[in-house]
Amino acid sequence: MKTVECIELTKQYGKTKAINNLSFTLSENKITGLIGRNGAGKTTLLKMIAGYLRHSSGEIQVFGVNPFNSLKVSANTIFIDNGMSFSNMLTLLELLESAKRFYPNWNHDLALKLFDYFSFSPNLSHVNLSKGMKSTFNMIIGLAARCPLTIFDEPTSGMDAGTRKDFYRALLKDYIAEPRTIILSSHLIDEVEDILEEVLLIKNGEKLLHTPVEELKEFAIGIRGKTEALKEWMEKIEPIYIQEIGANISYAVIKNDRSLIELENAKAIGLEVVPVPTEDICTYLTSKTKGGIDHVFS
Ligand SMILES: Nc1ncnc2c1ncn2[C@@H]1O[C@H](COP(=O)(O)OP(=O)(O)OP(=O)(O)O)[C@@H](O)[C@H]1O
Repeated sequence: MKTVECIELTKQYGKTKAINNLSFTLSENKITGLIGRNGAGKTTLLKMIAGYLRHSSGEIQVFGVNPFNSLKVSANTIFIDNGMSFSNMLTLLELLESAKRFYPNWNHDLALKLFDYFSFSPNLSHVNLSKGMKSTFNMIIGLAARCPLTIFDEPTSGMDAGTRKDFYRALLKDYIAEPRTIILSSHLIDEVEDILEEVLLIKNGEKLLHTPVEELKEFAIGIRGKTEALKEWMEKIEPIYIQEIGANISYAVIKNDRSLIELENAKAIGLEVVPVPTEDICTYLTSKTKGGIDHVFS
């Protein structure tokens, strides 16, 4: 069953198209990574899915209805970001207690265990937490709520490396125990790729790719070698990224759709065919130019 369906979805702020003609479907009970650079439109898209923002044109359906101001969507969705604020009149423990009333699937045992594991002081209030601790507390709310649609917008911002790892592990374990539709936005795919089932990669509000993670890993290959030989071999191939990396040595990233014979020809003229890490594939695909930051200095 589809949880989210967008057809030619567009969101404009004045003249800026934050989301531009985006079409995709998210099926039930999957973990999807929404990946894009700063300003790609991740938060705007997630807020439309959660029903906080009205779209400008196209169509969006969540649980089969337009999410904007929908009771059905708000009752089944939790949106976690680092802008969440809570009452200062309540302690952290009281906030967990009060969450029980809001979320019908709330797992209080899980909330208390995570609260204890991350060594929160029960009597503190949310406003007194550090940035990373706020993100960690918000994450506990997001997991324990066990909403059918759980949205995390940049959930690990401010968390240290160990806490980030713990968060992703907790997310995966709880998802296995209680499958639901989870959308996780991030700039970085490397730390989330192991838990994602599929990736929606966006740039300037447009869809670049929506694919299972396993296919993204195989999406591109790197070709390295003498600049002249590389240029000649690539004559008819459009690179995703190309850069001179040393004296007369260049490196290109291309779509992984070349025949075995073509790759053998490359090797025969001294070029090396190398795998490209998933993180780099996303970086190159979302880069402003095919030569990256070096372009500015050339
Ligand atoms: N309220 C607003 N008014 C005008 N423009 C906005 C508004 N909110 C976002 N934008 C613009 O929409 C585009 C997408 O912004 P958005 O916050 O959705 O991106 P993002 O991918 O979440 O970015 P980041 O990773 O930096 O948080 C940007 O160009 C941004 O400047």
